[in-house]
Amino acid sequence: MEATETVRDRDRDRHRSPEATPGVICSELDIVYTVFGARKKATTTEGEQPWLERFLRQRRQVDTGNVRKVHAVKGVSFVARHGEAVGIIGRNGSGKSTLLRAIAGLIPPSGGRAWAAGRPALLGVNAVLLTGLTGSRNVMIGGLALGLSPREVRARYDDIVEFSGIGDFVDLPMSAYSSGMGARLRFAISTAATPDILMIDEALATGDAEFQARSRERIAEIREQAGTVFLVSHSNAAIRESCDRVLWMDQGRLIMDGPTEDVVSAYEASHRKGGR
Ligand SMILES: Nc1ncnc2c1ncn2[C@@H]1O[C@H](COP(=O)(O)OP(=O)(O)OP(=O)(O)O)[C@@H](O)[C@H]1O
Repeated sequence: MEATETVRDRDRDRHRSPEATPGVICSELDIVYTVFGARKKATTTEGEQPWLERFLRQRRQVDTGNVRKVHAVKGVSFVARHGEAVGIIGRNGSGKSTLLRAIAGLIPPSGGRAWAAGRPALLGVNAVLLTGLTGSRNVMIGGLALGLSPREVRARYDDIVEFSGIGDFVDLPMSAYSSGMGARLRFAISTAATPDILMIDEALATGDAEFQARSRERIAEIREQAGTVFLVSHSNAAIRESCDRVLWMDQGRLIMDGPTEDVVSAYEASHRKGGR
């Protein structure tokens, strides 16, 4: 037992060392959202179709300059290596989810670059599976989206459903699930393929204590297989438990990047001072 742990520790240290292969590289990454403001009351022509109305309203907003830019991520640079579990913390609206979505390739950079080795699996409690379809159909869709073949999804189907713990609910539409059940199924689907890069957005805070413990075990397994894990959470306890490095985002900027305890303590101290 002790020998196994020593080997495992050594392996993990190798992954974390500066020589370990990078899993994700962000270089001067900028993300700017364009928002069509709705402050000006649109003048609509009576009898317009809703889609036409929407189209004309957007045209008017662009024409009148009623468009806002939100600079959500500003010049963020870091390298995350295989085997690292990286926490991302920061107050509401600081750009954490946007950063993950950009790394997952879901939002094009407005400036700089985000590069990921392998296919990132983004797991967010808001990730959109098709809630009108049954859990069972969503297992298939999610598995295919992760790059598994239909045969591979079928081979893993029972494990996914068992891990999710949703039982017979798998035959009901996801719209009938509690938010915890939905989050558990998403976690089970997203981790079914042992992704190279696993990104978890607040999911751990959602399940019950038993599911959280199983999720942590699964994260540890993925790390041991040299994947890179990102965890966005407002739970400092979850970050402390699962991560060995933390990025602190504030107003779109990366203001601190270092060992978990250093960064989380500094973040907590900033709250005490009533700061960021
Ligand atoms: N789709 C979008 N369109 C326009 N602006 C957006 C969009 N998504 C996020 N934003 C804005 O980008 C900024 C960063 O948002 P983001 O969701 O990344 O922050 P966060 O740190 O994950 O917040 P939270 O902790 O509340 O989840 C915020 O100002 C937000 O209003």
